[in-house]
Amino acid sequence: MLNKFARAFFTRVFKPLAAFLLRIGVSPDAVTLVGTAGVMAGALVFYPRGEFFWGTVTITLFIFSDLIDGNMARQSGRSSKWGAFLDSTLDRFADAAVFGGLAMWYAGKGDDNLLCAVALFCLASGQVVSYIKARAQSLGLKCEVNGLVERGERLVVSLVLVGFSGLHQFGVPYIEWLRPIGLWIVAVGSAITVWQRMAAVRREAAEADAEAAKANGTDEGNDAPGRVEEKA
Ligand SMILES: CCCCCCCC/C=C\CCCCCCCC(=O)OC[C@H](COP(=O)(O)O[C@@H]1[C@H](O)[C@H](OP(=O)(O)O)[C@@H](O)[C@H](O)[C@H]1O)OC(=O)CCCCCCC/C=C\CCCCCCCC
Ligand SMILES: Nc1ccn([C@@H]2O[C@H](COP(=O)(O)O)[C@@H](O)[C@H]2O)c(=O)n1
Ligand SMILES: [Mg+2]
Ligand SMILES: [Mg+2]
Repeated sequence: MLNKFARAFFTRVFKPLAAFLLRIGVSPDAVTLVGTAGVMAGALVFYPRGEFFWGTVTITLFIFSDLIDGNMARQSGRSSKWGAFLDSTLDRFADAAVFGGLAMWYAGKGDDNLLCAVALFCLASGQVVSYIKARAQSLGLKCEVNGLVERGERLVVSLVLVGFSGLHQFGVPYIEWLRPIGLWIVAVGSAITVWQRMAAVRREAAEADAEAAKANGTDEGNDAPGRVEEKA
């Protein structure tokens, strides 16, 4: 949903910065790489030590590079398959670092096995949400349902709630409760999204198999000779 509604806004906001970076000779790939490194450093240096405010500030400074790189590629007419692949692949590293950093806190000084497991579930389910779409598309399906919690939602919910929970370090009382609330929201939302995307792909796969069977004049479905399948 955020991807649909916020993207146009951020495209306008970041257009001048993207144009400036292109003018001084920075490439979209460099922005993708530096942005990911910054997000990972922010998450893995600060979160395991319980510095949630400064960790989130650092991550937030770098995370917008993910909207700037594509903006630069489109403005310069240099959108490429490699760029799309690099962008999506590095997104997975950045997401893993955010939830991995939180899991490391709970496995260490935060000392909470349940929340460590919830953070690991957020990490894994977020990767699965993205994998479902990528795998469906590699099979020629569309995975037309994006679901409840896409990457934008995962990041906004976790960064806002984890970031504000960090104000506890500066004496704000009770606010540390926002962090587990954020993790539980992302965990439940991601589980629902996995289910929504799998159901959509199941439906699309059944339709595609039925069409292939019809085209081959057989109703053997999955075993129809004309079935296009890619071995994983
Ligand atoms: C005291 C400060 C208070 C500040 C409060 C701020 C509140 C801000 C509230 C809202 C900000 C809204 C920002 C919304 C931006 C969302 C834009 C968006 O949706 O971008 C989507 C984009 C998706 O990336 P890609 O298309 O490049 O990637 C694809 C995606 O990953 C797919 O994944 P899937 O959806 O399938 O899981 C993959 O399938 C595909 O492979 C891949 O290509 O996401 C981004 O570009 C990431 C940018 C997200 C921006 C996060 C903004 C963080 C906002 C707030 C942080 C607030 C911090 C508060 C600090 C508080 C400290 C006290
Ligand atoms: N290094 C890059 C990064 C991105 N692209 C292109 O932008 C698309 C992603 O746009 P975002 O606004 O989500 O960043 C991606 O699919 C590529 O077409 C690129 O070429 N090089
Ligand atoms: Mg990007
Ligand atoms: Mg991206």
